[in-house]
Formats: sequence, structure tokens, C-alpha cells
Amino acid sequence: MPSTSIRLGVNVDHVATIRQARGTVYPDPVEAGCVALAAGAASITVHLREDRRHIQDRDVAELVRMHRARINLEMAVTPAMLALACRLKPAFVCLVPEKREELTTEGGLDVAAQLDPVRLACQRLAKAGIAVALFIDADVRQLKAARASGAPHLEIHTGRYADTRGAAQADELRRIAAFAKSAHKAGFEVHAGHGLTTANVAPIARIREVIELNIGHSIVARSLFVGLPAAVAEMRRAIDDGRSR
Ligand SMILES: CC(=O)[C@@H](O)[C@H](O)COP(=O)(O)O
Ligand SMILES: NCC(=O)COP(=O)(O)O
Repeated sequence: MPSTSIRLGVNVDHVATIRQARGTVYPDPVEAGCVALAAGAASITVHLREDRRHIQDRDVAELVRMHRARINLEMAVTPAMLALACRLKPAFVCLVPEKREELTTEGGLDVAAQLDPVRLACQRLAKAGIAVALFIDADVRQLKAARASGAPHLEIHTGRYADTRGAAQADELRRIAAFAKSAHKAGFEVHAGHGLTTANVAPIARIREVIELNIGHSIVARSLFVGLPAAVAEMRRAIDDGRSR
């Protein structure tokens, strides 16, 4: 039976984006993580990109040292990132696609096209005691591949849903809802995220099979005006309202 509650993971990448813009030591994404957890976040997500454009190795190490059980590290499937994850041992890793030139993640991981490396990565991370999610598009071909990979969790990419409007958005929502059902039936724990805001989160939160949402950019942006605890609380309310409708 799908869960009635839904966890909020707060992504603090864009706190680090502001810091890196000036090469200062502030604002600190580690401090932001602590504040977000105190404000009701269930976990903290950080994407350690290969180009280190925002989050740095030290941020991940510090967050893991302080809150290991609640840290979700997003990373590319590369030997260097796998070695780093196995050394730092966050509780969760989400394997994501990465392109140097993209402004943000543009789609899901093509698990079907790289099943062997993804399967090996899942095995290696599981051996290190890390629970793995695959960040994928709502696409049955990817679901089949994900089943063969051995990953226990999936995070559905909601970027296209967030970027479209009207009939196209309704279509994307239907696709995500149907995919979440199939993924849950196949035994995966189902998460979702990317591009979600207080204005668009409710229909995604209403999908019973989704039990975790990872949200960052809109929360960090909103925190400029109301502060991080209030921005996390606003998102929590929007999710709970959506879930209960
Ligand atoms: C994988 C994903 O959906 C995002 O969480 C990702 O972290 C976005 O990367 P940026 O934070 O660099 O936009
Ligand atoms: N995996 C999605 C995530 O961590 C946050 O994405 P966004 O809200 O910053 O677009």
C-alpha cells in the first residue's frame, strides 16, 4: 500500500552557487543544511558536480560527518565519484546524468544505454552501505533497465513537468503518475524532483506512490525574501496540502 506521508529532501546546491560566485566562505551550504533539517526537512541533497561549480568535496564531507543518515549525494557514474562516495559514505546516493555545458540537469540517466556501469556502481555503493537511487525519466524502457541494475530506489525527473504548461503539463503529469505506479509495483521506493515549486508541487505530491520529493532551487530562491526556515515550512505546507487533496 503506498505511503500516506511524504518526505521533503532540501537541495542546498544553490547556497553554494552564491558562495562560489565570489569565492567567499559564505553562505555555507553546511549551515543551510542544518537550518533546513531543523525547519522540518527529512534529508539534505547535494549534487557534487564533476566541475565543482557549486558544492565542494568539503561540503559533502562536513554534512556527512554531521548528519550521515540524512544526506543524499547526487553524482555522476564515474570512477572518481564512486571512489569519493565509498570513502565519505553518505546514507544515500542518487546517480544522475551530467553535462559540463548544461545550466542544470536536463533529463534522467539513460540507464538502458549504460546498464553494466550502472549495475556495477549500484553493487559497489550497496557494498559500502549506501542506498542508491537512479534519477530517471518516466519511461518504461528505463524502468526495465533500472530493475536489472539492482538499485532499490528511483527518483523521477520532474523537470519537463515543471517547464511545461497546459495540456503538455497535464500529459507529463499523467505519464509520471502511471510510471510511479509501475515503479512501486516493481518494488522500487519512488522519489521525484527537479524544478518543483510551491506553485506546481501539489499534483506531484498527490501521487501516492511518491514518498520523497527533493527540492532546492525554488526553496533557496524563496529564502532570500522570507528566510530558509520559512521557505522550507512553506514548501512543507504546499506538499501536505497537495497530498491531502
Ligand atoms: C539531479 C537533479 O535533478 C538536481 O538535483 C541537480 O542537482 C541539479 O543540478 P544543479 O543543482 O546543478 O542545478
Ligand atoms: N533531484 C532534484 C533536486 O535535488 C532538486 O532540484 P531543484 O529543485 O533544485 O530543481
